[in-house]
Amino acid sequence: MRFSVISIFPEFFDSPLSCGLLSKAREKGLIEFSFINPRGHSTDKHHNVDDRPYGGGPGMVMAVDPIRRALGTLGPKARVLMLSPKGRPLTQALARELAGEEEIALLCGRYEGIDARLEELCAIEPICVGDFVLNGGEVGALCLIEAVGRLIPDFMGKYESADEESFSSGLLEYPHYTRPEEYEGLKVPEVLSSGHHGRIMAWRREKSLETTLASRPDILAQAALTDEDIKYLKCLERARPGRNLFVALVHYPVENKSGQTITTSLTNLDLHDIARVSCTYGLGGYFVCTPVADQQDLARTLIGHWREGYGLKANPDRGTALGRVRVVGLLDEAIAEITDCTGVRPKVVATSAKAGNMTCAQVSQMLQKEPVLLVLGTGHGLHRDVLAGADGMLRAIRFMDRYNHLSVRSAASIMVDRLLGDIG
Ligand SMILES: C[S@@+](CC[C@H](N)C(=O)[O-])C[C@H]1O[C@@H](n2cnc3c(N)ncnc32)[C@H](O)[C@@H]1O
Repeated sequence: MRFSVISIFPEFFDSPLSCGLLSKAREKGLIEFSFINPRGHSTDKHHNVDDRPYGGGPGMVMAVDPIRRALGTLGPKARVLMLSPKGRPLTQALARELAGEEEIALLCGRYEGIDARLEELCAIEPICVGDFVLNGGEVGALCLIEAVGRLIPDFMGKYESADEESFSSGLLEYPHYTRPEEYEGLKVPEVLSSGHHGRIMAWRREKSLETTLASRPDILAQAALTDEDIKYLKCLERARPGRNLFVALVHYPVENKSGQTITTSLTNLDLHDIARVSCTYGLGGYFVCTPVADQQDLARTLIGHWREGYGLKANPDRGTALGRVRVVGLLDEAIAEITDCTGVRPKVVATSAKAGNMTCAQVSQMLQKEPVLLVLGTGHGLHRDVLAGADGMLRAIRFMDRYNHLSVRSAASIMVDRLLGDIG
């Protein structure tokens, strides 16, 4: 494989490519490198490659022409990648894909980046090495060279393999140990000295699952898992931020179509479905808020049927879910109950189909450390006073579309799933 690096700092690569496995791969002829400096292709008498940005602002921009000329020197089969924060994320799967190429050209930007017209004129794929900004593409290019290079056959010694490493199977790798067998009172797990290949494999898989659950639950949710894996995961202790999440369904005060303050009637469907969501996602609780005595009685009768009456015999699971429902008069009572049981006043996050700017990621972050009460409205939505009194308002589901009129129980399910997913 050949890597052709287009950079105004080719010397950046001297040391990293002259040590370790990359240097050996070079010596063995597995990987070749060539460097093209756009300065050498600048027609400017000072070999300048940058200029001030149109529209003003700080920094300089790399000019299109020297880079286009530099790209013109590449072989016909070169796949041209440009290191850029806006690019496709560099993942193990992408590294595997690239390992099959004959020639990869890596275009390294500097300053504020490269004149945007380059991408209109040349076939270039932007690649990003992480959600942060570097001074230039060189460090990113080195990440890519190493991630791709080590997947080339014979790059690694016969005792090393990329197959079991982190991300290869969609999981993080298990922990490693070497001599001494005991250090500062810490012993190497006994199974690793057992010589029992099957037990070692099983232990490693379990540790891999544990590490991934603890450190990267996001990738665990996407990983291919066997029935055995799922059985093991079910037994593991895990942080349950869902316990910090409470839901309130408000029947008063809400607004009608004309913006008047009204009270709505509760529905059996909302009662059941949101209770089932609360139970499935392990929420702290579900409050139904109605100050109307008849409505409170009705809610308690419905709940009683499933908790104690005939419903309990017919479907005990439903009783478990409905056991989560607390009937209160006003939202403030729900807030007071949560404060009492958690010792902390919950952050109140209102919801609306029309407005809201708080992201699910922000609320998920809050759930890691404090209780949050997600407030859902009925009728034509929560009363303006409830919205004004909230600590924040969650961004509407499908906020970019014209039609987003969901039932409140559908909205509750979608929001809770976005906040907690399968692992939270
Ligand atoms: C200072 S950065 C320019 C950042 C650019 N103004 C922006 O905000 O997106 C200069 C160059 O570093 C490289 N670079 C910076 N961060 C990167 C990242 N996360 N992934 C890949 N390349 C990156 C790109 O080649 C970029 O053109």
